[in-house]
Amino acid sequence: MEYITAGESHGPCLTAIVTGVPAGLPISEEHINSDLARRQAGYGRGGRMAIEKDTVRVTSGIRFGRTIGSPIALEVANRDWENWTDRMAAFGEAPRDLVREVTPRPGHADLVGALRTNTDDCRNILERASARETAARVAAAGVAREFLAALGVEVMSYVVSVGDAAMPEETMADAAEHKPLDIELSEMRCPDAKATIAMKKAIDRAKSDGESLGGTFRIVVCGLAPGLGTYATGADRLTSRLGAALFSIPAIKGVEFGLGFQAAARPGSLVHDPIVLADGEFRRASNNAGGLEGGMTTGMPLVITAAMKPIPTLMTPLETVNLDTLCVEEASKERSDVCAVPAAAVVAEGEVAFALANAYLEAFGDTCMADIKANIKAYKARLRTMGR
Ligand SMILES: Cc1cc2nc3c(=O)[nH]c(=O)nc-3n(C[C@H](O)[C@H](O)[C@H](O)COP(=O)(O)O)c2cc1C
Ligand SMILES: C=C(O[C@@H]1CC(C(=O)O)=C[C@@H](OP(=O)(O)O)[C@H]1O)C(=O)O
Repeated sequence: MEYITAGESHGPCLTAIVTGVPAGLPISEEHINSDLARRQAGYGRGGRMAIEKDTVRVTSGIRFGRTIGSPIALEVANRDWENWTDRMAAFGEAPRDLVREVTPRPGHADLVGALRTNTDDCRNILERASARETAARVAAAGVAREFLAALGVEVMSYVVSVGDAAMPEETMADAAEHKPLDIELSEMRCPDAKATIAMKKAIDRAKSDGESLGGTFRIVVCGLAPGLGTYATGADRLTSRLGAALFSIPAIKGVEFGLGFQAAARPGSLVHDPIVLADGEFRRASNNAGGLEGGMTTGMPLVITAAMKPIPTLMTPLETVNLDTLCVEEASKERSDVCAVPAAAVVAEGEVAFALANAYLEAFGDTCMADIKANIKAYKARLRTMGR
């Protein structure tokens, strides 16, 4: 299953095309719209979110609520487009009074993108580098999420820290215990009430200081079959594929599986998860590995923590160099989020869902849901015989 997106932040719409989707998969428009709404929410978002109300329009690949095995095309409209029709027109002359973006923001794609593509207007870069594109990804990932849900796999996320405000340390077992609803009810998408207050305060402080914040979030996936992915080729290890999926999200700068960096400071006996046999199933006494061993799922919950850097656009800007005058100036300041960690977590759920959906498709077939489900049933039955 693959997706591609197109669309600029202030163009008419974002488009996603998903290919390789098996036939017979139920898709709910409400589920996709609910993910789109979750991505828009979260304390710290900027003025743009008051303009947009993302919903999906499906123009191919789904009939009467089920996939038919053809490419699925999805669209999310940009409501802000009506304010940009002159500045973002596909054809015709640029307006005489067009203001070019010539003061690139450190930390955004502006400068390097302008150098790479030989433009003197960073808008050509920032329109696509903008994380507005992640709305299309979340719509596309809705298909992968429905696929996993049909197989009893649930993907969720929550915010662990914002700036230096953090939830108390958790074990990987605790991490899998959070309830999605509790998380969605919190404006920070954090299950810890005290930490939520501290995070919101940190965001308020950053906003009044003209600053921005990043943070960390955790993805938890339950219901996975063991043995997804492979140990055989480096690029196909599920660990590599999940890492690449998460690093594809703008502003993600770190990814940890299970204990992650903490494992490096512990002796082996305090890291590796003892193997136990319970009710004819191979299980683990703990889950420090976060559900991955040898590039494959262990069958325990997948637990991944990712770090997001602070938002690059600052209302008290850093220095930059004006591309016209080559003089030192303040970087552009435009409408912006102060913190988008809760939103990034929802995008990450989608990226993880895609990587996992592909691991299922390659292990169990990719043409229709009935065959895939039958193959999984046979696989699970075989695993049970190995545990007897
Ligand atoms: C959901 C989300 C929202 C974001 N919102 C903003 C924003 O409002 N302003 C901004 O400057 N950067 C924002 N970013 C971060 C930039 O998109 C990102 O830093 C930029 O594309 C450069 O990519 P890099 O950080 O991977 O180098 C956001 C990122 C995400 C994931
Ligand atoms: C539009 C979204 O995020 C945008 C990501 C973004 C950036 O530079 O990455 C800049 C802001 O856009 P604008 O310049 O229009 O205010 C954010 O609002 C979104 O997430 O839907």
